[in-house]
Amino acid sequence: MILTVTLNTALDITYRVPSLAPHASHRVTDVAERPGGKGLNVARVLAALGHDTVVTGFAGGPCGAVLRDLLAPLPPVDALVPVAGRTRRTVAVVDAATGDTTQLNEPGPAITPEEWAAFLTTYAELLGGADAVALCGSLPPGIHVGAYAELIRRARAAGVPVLLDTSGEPLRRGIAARPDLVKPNADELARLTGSRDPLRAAHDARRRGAHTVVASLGPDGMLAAAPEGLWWAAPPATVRGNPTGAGDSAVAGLLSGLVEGLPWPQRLARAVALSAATVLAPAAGEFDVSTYEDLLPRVEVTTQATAA
Ligand SMILES: O=P(O)(O)OC[C@@]1(O)O[C@H](CO)[C@@H](O)[C@@H]1O
Repeated sequence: MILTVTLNTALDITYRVPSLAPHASHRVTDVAERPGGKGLNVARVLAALGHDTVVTGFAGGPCGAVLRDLLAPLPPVDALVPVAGRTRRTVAVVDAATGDTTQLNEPGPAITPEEWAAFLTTYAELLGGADAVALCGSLPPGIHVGAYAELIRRARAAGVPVLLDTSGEPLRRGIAARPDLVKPNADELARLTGSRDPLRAAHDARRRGAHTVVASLGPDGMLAAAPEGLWWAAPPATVRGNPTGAGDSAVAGLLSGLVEGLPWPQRLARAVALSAATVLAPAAGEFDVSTYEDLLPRVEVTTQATAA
């Protein structure tokens, strides 16, 4: 079983408007609602790849109830911890004229020390049956900034490989707790290390404690810096669409590859193909299996000469 943790789950709302303009009023032509937050997207993609998945984190209030209702018929098993606060909404506005997406993320509910303690109990129980765990997304108010570092230490103590996908200070502290894998995007990596050169920044992130770093570089694909070597994987062509959730699909590709023991070039190719297929799908965290299968053999993976 693969466990994903989303401390700040969200009811993801996608609006489509003919053309988005500041200061204007807009008629929304399509509305989609999905159970979201990064770890939930990761779990849905993992399930589509045939892996047993369990999702945990927090859910509460009216949006939390809708989220759990939407999650109920889907394969990921719901092990979310109830909270008194209200699960947030995130809104992605897709401009039909340009295809661009504007994202608005609410902060999320305040979590109490008692709710955090209840979560830690659930997490310890779930780790007992997990082959790998992914820690995904922002922290809700009330959760201490070193929370991911704490969860990484617990996963390592339980012998469960752990992947971290977050940003800012939680990423910086999390890396120092020595996760097996981190998957920052170019901006997150630059903020962490001060370097916009992905290769240099990935080496720096490894020196800070990450065993392996996979940087997602948008249209330039992905770079993996691992103890075994360095690889670069590029999509067959630039894909245009809704990038929301593309990074989560990449995480699912990397985690499934880890659990299946795939060699790094295949893991990266899977992550890049899933990510591109997600950009091409209209809603976050969704992909068309035949688009993915078509892209996969066309991802180009090159080995870089220098070992990481
Ligand atoms: O605020 P966070 O936790 O960083 O990101 C939340 C979020 O924007 O990320 C996903 C796409 O990756 C969406 O499903 C979700 O709403």
